Amino acid sequence: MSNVNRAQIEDAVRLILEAIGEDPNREGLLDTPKRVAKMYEEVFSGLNQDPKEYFETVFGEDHEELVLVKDIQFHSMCEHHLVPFYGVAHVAYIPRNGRVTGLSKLARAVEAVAKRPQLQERITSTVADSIMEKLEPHGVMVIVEAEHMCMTMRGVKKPGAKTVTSAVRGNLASDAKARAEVLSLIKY
Ligand SMILES: Nc1nc2c(ncn2[C@@H]2O[C@H](COP(=O)(O)OP(=O)(O)OP(=O)(O)O)[C@@H](O)[C@H]2O)c(=O)[nH]1
Ligand SMILES: [Zn+2]
Repeated sequence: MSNVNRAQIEDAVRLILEAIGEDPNREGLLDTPKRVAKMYEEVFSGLNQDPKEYFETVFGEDHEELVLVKDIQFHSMCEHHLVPFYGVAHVAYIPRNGRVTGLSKLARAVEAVAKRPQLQERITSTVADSIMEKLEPHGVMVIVEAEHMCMTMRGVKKPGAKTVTSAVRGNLASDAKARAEVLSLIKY
């Protein structure tokens, strides 16, 4: 179930097309407001999702060592310009008390958080904090590496510039050796 008001987006897109001096009634643009509304519903669908809900189910597996899912591709929309930023997230945690989650749930949490108007820093810390809260692990580390279209196609125009953010919690924050293991497995 989506809370997106497609008709309102369609009206807004028609207004933007007019405002840039286009004719929203020319053939090629006739269905554009509808397409944009459908696209926004999809790319902002994470607004209805709580990343923590993916960590409700845990397996009682006695593994208190590192779990890392790396190279999770994501796309998001920068909240300042509403243009995409995209890249990969690496999510690592060290389970405690048998609270091991399904691997896909780590990627689902990244998806849910990315599909909103976002900042890269907030994606990074929200994923880390959701895992900390629900799985109560020894530690968590999330690294996000992304290219921002607002720095590529406009403004400062620096294609290829990558932004890297990290959020580190628990023993991965306090134990440099454990943190180095994660970084070496991600190959930083
Ligand atoms: N911290 C952070 N900044 C971001 C992110 N995405 C975009 N930005 C930045 O948000 C800033 C917005 O700056 P403003 O000065 O308000 O807007 P602007 O005039 O369009 O800025 P320029 O991009 O420098 O032309 C820019 O520096 C963007 O690079 C993000 O995920 N995190
Ligand atoms: Zn931006």
